Amino acid sequence: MFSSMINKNKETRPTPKLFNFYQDSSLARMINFINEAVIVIDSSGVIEMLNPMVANLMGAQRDRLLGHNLLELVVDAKGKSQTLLIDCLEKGRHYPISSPPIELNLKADLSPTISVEMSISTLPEELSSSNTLFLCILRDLTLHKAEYGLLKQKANTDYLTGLANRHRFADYLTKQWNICEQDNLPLSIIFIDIDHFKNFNDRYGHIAGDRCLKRIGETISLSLPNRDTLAARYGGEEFALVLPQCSPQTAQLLAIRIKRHISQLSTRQFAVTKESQLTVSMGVATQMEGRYNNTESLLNAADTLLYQAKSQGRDQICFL
Ligand SMILES: Nc1nc2c(ncn2[C@@H]2O[C@H](COP(=O)(O)OP(=O)(O)OP(=O)(O)O)[C@@H](O)[C@H]2O)c(=O)[nH]1
Repeated sequence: MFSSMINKNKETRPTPKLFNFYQDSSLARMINFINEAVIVIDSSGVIEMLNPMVANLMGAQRDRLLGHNLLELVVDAKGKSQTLLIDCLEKGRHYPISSPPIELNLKADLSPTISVEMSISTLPEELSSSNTLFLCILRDLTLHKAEYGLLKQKANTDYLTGLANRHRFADYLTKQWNICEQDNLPLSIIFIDIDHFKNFNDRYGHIAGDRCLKRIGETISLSLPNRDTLAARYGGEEFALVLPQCSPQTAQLLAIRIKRHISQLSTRQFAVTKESQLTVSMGVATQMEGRYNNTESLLNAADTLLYQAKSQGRDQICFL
């Protein structure tokens, strides 16, 4: 009878489970409840623990990430991010750290690359194992970056024509001015203003006027010689071009070409009679051999030439 009881006890008694720091410690249990993506790494970057939020974020299974080195998941061909992370962990070997957020691109297996912001803090000794451990909190920046890109694009673009707006024009001109000054290269500006556009609006209405501005913007865009040239809507019915490394002769030839294309567009799409044909006036100025002191005087010169073209009867190009 006793022997059967002993046997019975033997059968039902569970085998004692060994304490596993990486699964059973209060730290391991706690990170599973934190509503942030949390990774625990050792001082060489090996992932010792991670919570389900990380697996979700990375689009990879938790078990496949455990034991991986975080550095191998970092995507940066130049290696800057990896160096930053290594430096941070190296410091953490000597004294407790709490890093400001580091921006990283991470990729696990076949999942897409994600953009994250990660802060790293040394875990206190009582929460660590025999090694120094670091708690990394990851925040997804993918959506934030996409939204930022979209907002930046909107902030630089003219809504009606899709060309650069005046703000982008000014930034780009300053940048190219500095580059051309440094290398002693010419830089040209073309101003284009539609003649008697008020009459067009009065005659055909503002919606037709908008359509016309759009078509002219497209025509200017399609006439650009290279990717360095920037076309912008400068004002209501005024457009402006920045032409880096462009001599006065090349700028004049381009102005003639754009004028011809706009005239062909007008005949095809807008002109009902010869009198209603849309024309443009243009001013072309070039910075070379230190002719102008700054971007403002270059713009003033192009503007003065444009108004010279207007006052001389419109439908023409003026240049120095
Ligand atoms: N449809 C439309 N019209 C615009 C827009 N922006 C400015 N305009 C019009 O452009 C016209 C500009 O008139 P003005 O400055 O007198 O110039 P203009 O009639 O072109 O005459 P000149 O420039 O002297 O040849 C005005 O009628 C504005 O309403 C726009 O976004 N859409």
